[in-house]
Amino acid sequence: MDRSLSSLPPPRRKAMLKKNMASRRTPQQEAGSSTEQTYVYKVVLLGTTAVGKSSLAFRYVKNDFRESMPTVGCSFFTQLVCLETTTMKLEIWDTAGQEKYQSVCHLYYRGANAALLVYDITQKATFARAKLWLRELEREFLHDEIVIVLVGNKTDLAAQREVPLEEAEEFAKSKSLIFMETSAKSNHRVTEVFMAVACELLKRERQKEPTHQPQPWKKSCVDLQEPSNPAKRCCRS
Ligand SMILES: Nc1nc2c(ncn2[C@@H]2O[C@H](COP(=O)(O)OP(=O)(O)OP(=O)(O)O)[C@@H](O)[C@H]2O)c(=O)[nH]1
Repeated sequence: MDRSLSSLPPPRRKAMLKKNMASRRTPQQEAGSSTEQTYVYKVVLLGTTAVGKSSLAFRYVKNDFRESMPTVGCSFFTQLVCLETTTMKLEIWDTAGQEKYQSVCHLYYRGANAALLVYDITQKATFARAKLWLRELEREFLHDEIVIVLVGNKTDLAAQREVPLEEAEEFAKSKSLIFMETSAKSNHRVTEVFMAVACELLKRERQKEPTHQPQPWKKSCVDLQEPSNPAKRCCRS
């Protein structure tokens, strides 16, 4: 979002933002030449350095885990997800968590449709930082303009846990956030996080349609309790 919009009163700001926030439609859609719908969404990963943002993105897109170097500026991934007749292209922006990049971070989440606020369950300070990220997003976006997921990563290190599951759950509930714990290393619920984002984005998209009819959502959305099997659920780009 243009930072200058922050000073506008909410109704005005909302109108200005509508243009920015609407998911982009593909040429097929613009021309109305296809019954299939394709949407492009910007999904940004935010969080302190070393919480595992790059590892989550890498696990989701490449289904792999590597020891990674700190991100410089921002990395970029894309992933196609198919839900019913809709194809969604997720543009995943993996921001650098190091303090020295914080002053430019707002440039990366500008125009985002979804944000993953990632913390490390073994580092309490990273949870506190995720809460600060939320405050920043609350200042930049109106409530229904962005899907926000609180992600507690590194569940494979549960023995060193510093952030209780219940505390994070409570916080997420109080702020109406989607909440999940993951492990990029052991591939625990990584796909589910991104699928939850995709389902929520599509649900909101459908609600925006003027002729919206209730959809059988349960058929298209994944059961988030099931173990990961990305290949069964979505198209890989
Ligand atoms: N045990 C464990 N280690 C992880 C997990 N995810 C990431 N790591 C490790 O944590 C370290 C940091 O991971 P990154 O993915 O680079 O973290 P980041 O948040 O992208 O860091 P910045 O780029 O500096 O913002 C690396 O050594 C990873 O291997 C996980 O789920 N479990």
